[in-house]
Amino acid sequence: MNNTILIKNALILNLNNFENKKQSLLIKDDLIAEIAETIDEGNVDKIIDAEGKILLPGLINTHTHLSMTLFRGLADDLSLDSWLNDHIWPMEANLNGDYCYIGALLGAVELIKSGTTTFSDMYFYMEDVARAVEDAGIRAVLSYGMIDFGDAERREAEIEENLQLFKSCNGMADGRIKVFFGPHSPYTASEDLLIKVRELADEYNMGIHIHVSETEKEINDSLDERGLRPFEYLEKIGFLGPDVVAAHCVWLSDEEIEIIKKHDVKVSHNPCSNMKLASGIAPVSKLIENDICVSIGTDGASSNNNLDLIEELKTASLLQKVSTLDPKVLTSDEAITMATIKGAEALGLENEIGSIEVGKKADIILIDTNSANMVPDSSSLSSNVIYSANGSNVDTTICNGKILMENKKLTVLDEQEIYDKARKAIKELKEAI
Ligand SMILES: C[C@H]1O[C@@H](n2cnc3c(N)ncnc32)[C@H](O)[C@@H]1O
Ligand SMILES: [Zn+2]
Repeated sequence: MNNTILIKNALILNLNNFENKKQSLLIKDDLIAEIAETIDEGNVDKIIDAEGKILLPGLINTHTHLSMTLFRGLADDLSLDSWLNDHIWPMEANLNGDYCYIGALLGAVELIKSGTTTFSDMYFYMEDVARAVEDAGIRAVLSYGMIDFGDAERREAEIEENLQLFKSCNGMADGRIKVFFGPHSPYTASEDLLIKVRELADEYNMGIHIHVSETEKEINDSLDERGLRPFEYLEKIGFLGPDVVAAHCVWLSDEEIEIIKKHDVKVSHNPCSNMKLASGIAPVSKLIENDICVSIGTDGASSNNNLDLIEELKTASLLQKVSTLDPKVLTSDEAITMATIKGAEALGLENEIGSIEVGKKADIILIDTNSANMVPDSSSLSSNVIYSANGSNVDTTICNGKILMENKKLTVLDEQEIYDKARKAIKELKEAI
């Protein structure tokens, strides 16, 4: 039994669609089955008329902590160090699986509404996050945030927890969930933990998700402790490889950029979080010039304070322009690739998602250009999406061939119920402090 959806009259944002031709796209079950000027409407189960709408791949957020959506607006205007130590970690001490489930569902509502269909997460109670992903219908790469602070017993338990997550959730939800290792960072995970993770990642063919070189303090502490900058240290212990997604990468020497390139490490750029925590500006245009794979992430909603990837891309683009004083860097076309094919490559999913091609998964969004902030049409589709739009212009979201939002109405999740439960959860968590 095939489930077929025909989307017609769509302006497909393929970077080679210079003429802005309207096209039709046929979805069969979970896959893109056909793309053509016209497709027979006879036998399809559902027709979506995308007149005036831009069609693009579902966006990919390569670094977030979805359950932290509960902590939105909890602690603003702080440095990373104080934000984590004085506010976030004390709140996280009282988390449980139910709180993480509702936080992840709240995040999923926001992702679906703003056009993200895949996210890469690092957090706790990840089996509950997996449940939220399954219920929401989205796609995810999940990792457990391993922190051992050099304690050998804790190291074993943390690794066991992440391996257990792999065994119970990898391939779950019709293959929409993939599991990575999530050593939190080189300052919270010991050398022994990182070395063990490298061995196990090779053995199980799992990717690795880690925070690296986010603040100047991290660099200075690393130099004080080991005489090496973070990427120099990670290279020395044999940790780096093409399966490593490093979030932030703000403070990089030219030698470290060489190291990243040599090992084909994937960079996840998180400009809003880096600006809000005053961490700094990642040298993204230099990384791109060096052919390094740079994708985009929001980080958690608690340091952003939203999960709107279109807003994140605009910020990324403008921030590079102002930091290099060159308006030509990080164009809207480049920005689009960061949230699509580069994101897919970072997660090892480039054969499944990240572009609109026959045979790929039907992860598709439509953006309605008949909106005050998108009229008249820009010189290119990518310009209209990156510079003029924001997440609330997303009109339809489809993941794995299933419609999760149509005409701005969620079809699977009950958003009001989730908002109510999330408000109750954060109230309880604040009372527990
Ligand atoms: C998985 C762990 O990562 C923490 N976390 C969330 N955001 C950041 C960030 N920008 N830098 C470092 N750690 C972070 C979470 O609060 C959790 O403790
Ligand atoms: Zn983070």
